[in-house]
Amino acid sequence: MPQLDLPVARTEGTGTPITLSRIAMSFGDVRALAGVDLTVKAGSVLGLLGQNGAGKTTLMSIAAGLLRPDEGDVRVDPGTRIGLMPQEHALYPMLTAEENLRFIARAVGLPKASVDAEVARVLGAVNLADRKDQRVGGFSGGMKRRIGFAAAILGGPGVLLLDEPTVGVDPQSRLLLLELIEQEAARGAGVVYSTHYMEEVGRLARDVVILHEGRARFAGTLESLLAAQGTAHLELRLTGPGTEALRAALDADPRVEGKAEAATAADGTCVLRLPAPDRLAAVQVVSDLGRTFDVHIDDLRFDAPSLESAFIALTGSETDS
Ligand SMILES: Nc1ncnc2c1ncn2[C@@H]1O[C@H](COP(=O)(O)OP(=O)(O)OP(=O)(O)O)[C@@H](O)[C@H]1O
Repeated sequence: MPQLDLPVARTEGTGTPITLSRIAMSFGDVRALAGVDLTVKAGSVLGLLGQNGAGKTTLMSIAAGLLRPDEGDVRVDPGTRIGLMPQEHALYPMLTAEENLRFIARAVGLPKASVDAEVARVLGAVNLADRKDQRVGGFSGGMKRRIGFAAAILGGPGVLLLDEPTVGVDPQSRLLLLELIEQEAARGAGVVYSTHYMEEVGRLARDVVILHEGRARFAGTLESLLAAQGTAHLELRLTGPGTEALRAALDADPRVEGKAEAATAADGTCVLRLPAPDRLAAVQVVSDLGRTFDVHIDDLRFDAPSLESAFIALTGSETDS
């Protein structure tokens, strides 16, 4: 990969290249944001989640300087460049991939001398070097997303704002984009990643902000969000006369934290649910005690707190209106 002399590759200041405080924004009668804080940390990914209409794009647009908020402050470390990948393709369909990128490179102020090498670098990164002379209007949706991402990382911005970058892309392109986002964070960029795909946030993000109706319902680490949802459980479906004795033994066993709950499934089998903060330890206890009693384990599954369950707990199970 060519070494480039780029204007700003990472923030040199506080480690928080951009901070938004108490942001409020309305469009006519619609209150899109009602006092939201957002702190972007250098070298890590912040997952921005929310139902349709929660205010994510509005917040991204304010962070990118495209919209001026009605209230609140946006503080950007001096010298920090911001790369934005908007939800809608901001590309010229009649221009080739390379022409689009060259145009954007100049528009964002990359030094003339570095444009050729930088455009070649980002085209290679998104695996489209061999398509550089084709018009973007003829690209597939996934290729347009990859070019959009290439445009956002031109010049190695200190902050990277990605608004649903993997919508409509195939699994190969999705994996490539996720790897590239990890690389961007690893080189020091502060990344804001807006998406409806929880597993992507689970993979990438250290911090999470969940917006709901223009307010942050949660802001903190992904770890603390999951921890607040309670512990994982092990569910066992059991048959055999020793089921009740096994439950009593599990309750009495010091290795089990808390009580095992018993319920009867529709088919009459017993379902035992026991706290399992350590999965392996829980399986070990069940395996030890299961040998002692006349029971058969028909099925076994873990029920762990997930980002999706946390999201629904915080934003409700209703679809947006
Ligand atoms: N230019 C605009 N004019 C009028 N209303 C707007 C405008 N932009 C956003 N809104 C409204 O502001 C609210 C927040 O919209 P926003 O696009 O920020 O949500 P979002 O979380 O990005 O949604 P999605 O997940 O669907 O992209 C919505 O009610 C939306 O209709």
